[in-house]
Amino acid sequence: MNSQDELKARQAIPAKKRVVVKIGTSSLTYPNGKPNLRFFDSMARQLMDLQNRGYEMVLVSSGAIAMGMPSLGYTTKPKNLPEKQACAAVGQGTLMHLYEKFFHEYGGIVSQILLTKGDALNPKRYLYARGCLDALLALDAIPIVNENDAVTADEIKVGDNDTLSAVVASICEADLLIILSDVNGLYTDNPSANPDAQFISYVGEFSRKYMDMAGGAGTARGTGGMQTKMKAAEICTRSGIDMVIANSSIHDVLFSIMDGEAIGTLFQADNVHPQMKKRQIIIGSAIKGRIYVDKGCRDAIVNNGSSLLPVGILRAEGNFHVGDPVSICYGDQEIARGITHYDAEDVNSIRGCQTDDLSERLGYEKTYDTVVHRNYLLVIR
Ligand SMILES: Nc1ncnc2c1ncn2[C@@H]1O[C@H](COP(=O)(O)OP(=O)(O)O)[C@@H](O)[C@H]1O
Ligand SMILES: N[C@@H](CCC(=O)OP(=O)(O)O)C(=O)O
Repeated sequence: MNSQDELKARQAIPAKKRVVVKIGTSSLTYPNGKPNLRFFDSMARQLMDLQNRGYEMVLVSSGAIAMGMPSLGYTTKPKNLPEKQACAAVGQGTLMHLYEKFFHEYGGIVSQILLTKGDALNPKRYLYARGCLDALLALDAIPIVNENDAVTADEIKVGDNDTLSAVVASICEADLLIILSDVNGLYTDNPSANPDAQFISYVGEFSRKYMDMAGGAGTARGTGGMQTKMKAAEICTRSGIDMVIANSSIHDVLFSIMDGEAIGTLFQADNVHPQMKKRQIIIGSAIKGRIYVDKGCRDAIVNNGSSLLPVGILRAEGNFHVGDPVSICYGDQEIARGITHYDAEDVNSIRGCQTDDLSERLGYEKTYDTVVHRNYLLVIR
């Protein structure tokens, strides 16, 4: 370890709970484009064992385009979009088939989530993605996330899975993101081009200078190289999430990282108040309406960190819809902001209502017991 700060940060890793692991194409495939089955097996074994130990594991996996290429007769990545999409459409199935097979061996359940940029930017879709990830983790299924390459083009794509993994880590409020690649971590310069490049094991405070050290992809199979990994580091550290970049070829690399060993480059998260993670979503969007609550509800939210339940609601104002940011008010005071699970019209029809009566009052099967869940609620006063 290089410093006391690094030692402290590494020692804190075993106590983390929710961990996102990102695997790049360069690790999943051999240079000839065929799948590295030994690596698939090793990942399934490590992820399942960590889940058995009590960690909540999310996998962000690249590889759809590369997996689809051989079946469609490509030896190099096609340049035009529809052909790339066709490879992804074929390869995503192959990828999931392989994961299913290997995870099954270790008693795991896998699930597929395909996202696009819109899912991270649109509060409603963000909410649905978060809800699904939470549900899968609570049910001990491993979410395997990729970009929905088959139906997206550049303008609606995150574009690379390093950034996508940081977005996923932020959506599910992970404690740690591990990016596995074909390189040991961050060097002062691209080590495949500059033999004098120095390895950096710990970044205590992320800044632009690390962006400037990063170069592009090492192989034709990779996307973005170290540049996109630094973009991911920026998103993570600002969102209060630690990040490690490590070499996927190290034996039992995930176990070593989770045991706090000095493997790869560790980017220490900024000291972000937990509420700040929500603040980015909630404060960043324009408020679409107001929900007025009674004193009991106000006290539960402000003093006990409770969710907003229909029973404490007096009325809703404004024309807001599911997923919109709303202001929660007691009298003329704004006490909190949050993302609503119900439209304004529905909130008015269920105000004062007990949880058991919600479906009857709504006239349809209730989607949530809460109008604003505490995970999406930021207390202001
Ligand atoms: N400063 C740097 N430090 C480490 N690797 C770098 C740096 N700049 C560029 N790279 C390149 O980034 C590559 C890893 O990214 P990439 O090829 O996209 O792989 P993956 O498919 O795992 O995401 C390394 O193999 C290396 O060639
Ligand atoms: N979504 C694409 C991968 C994009 C990407 O960032 O690739 P990589 O640099 O290998 O992590 C796919 O599944 O082929």
